[in-house]
Amino acid sequence: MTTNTSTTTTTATIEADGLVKRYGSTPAVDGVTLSAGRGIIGLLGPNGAGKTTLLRMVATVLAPDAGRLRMLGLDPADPAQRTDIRRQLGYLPQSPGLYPGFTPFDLVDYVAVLKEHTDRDWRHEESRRVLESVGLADVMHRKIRKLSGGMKQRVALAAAMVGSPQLLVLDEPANGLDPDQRLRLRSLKTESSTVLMSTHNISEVGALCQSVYVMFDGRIRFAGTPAELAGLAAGQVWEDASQDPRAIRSWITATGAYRHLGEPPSGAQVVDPTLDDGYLLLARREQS
Ligand SMILES: Nc1ncnc2c1ncn2[C@@H]1O[C@H](COP(=O)(O)OP(=O)(O)OP(=O)(O)O)[C@@H](O)[C@H]1O
Repeated sequence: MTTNTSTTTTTATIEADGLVKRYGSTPAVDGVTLSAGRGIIGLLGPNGAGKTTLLRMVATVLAPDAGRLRMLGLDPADPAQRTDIRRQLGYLPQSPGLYPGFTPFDLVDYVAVLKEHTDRDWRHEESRRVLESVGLADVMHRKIRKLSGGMKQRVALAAAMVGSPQLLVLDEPANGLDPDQRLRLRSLKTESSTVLMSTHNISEVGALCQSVYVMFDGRIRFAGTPAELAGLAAGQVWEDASQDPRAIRSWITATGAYRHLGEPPSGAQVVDPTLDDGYLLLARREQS
């Protein structure tokens, strides 16, 4: 299945063709083909769909078992080109391991050193900039072990962003963030031309992303804009005061009405679909 996001450049930042990664005999990523250009790209999918495995390959942490992968026009299978990719890439892993005895400032500065930024003054200024941008100005010289979970997540995010890499790969960046910080994440300014981020928060995709991929069972099953994902459920969402057994999915909303997905019965009050509706309909189709 060939999928292309609606992106704005002709040169793709990430190109994958028939990408496969197996753990034992089980494929975690099972023939992913995609071409992603500039912008913020969301990656959705249920637990175990293969999102983290795909992101780890794009971040050059994991080598594919089969298929072709290129980032920024470079081949990660070639050691010299892989180093070049890493110089231009920032990665926030799903469970970032942070040195607890470091301060956020020390850690971000250390990551900048690893990325070969040799000018100490520039590095320090840049470390302060990214830490301030994630709201950690006040605690940047406190030991990481003394920070809350959400603060640690933001330290890892700042480390990924240091040096404004061209390609930013974020695995559930809003994980553990409070509502205020989630909102802050939405307005975070990044110089990176391509951001690929996995999330379970569909509204984040609507707020942040220009394009979205949805994975099920190691495969990309949808590629398009958030509006196109919502549009999958056009004409297939209705609301009623009581639960309709003809719906393929239904749930009670905050107003007390039931929202239904499926073929609406005649006379049903059809409503505009949301991103959640589009995703849930897709998930339902994949399950059946
Ligand atoms: N190191 C590993 N060893 C064996 N199996 C693994 C390993 N990592 C992942 N898997 C398996 O690969 C599949 C895909 O996992 P992955 O973590 O990529 O999914 P995910 O979409 O990121 O899930 P989640 O939303 O729960 O983070 C799952 O079946 C998982 O159990």
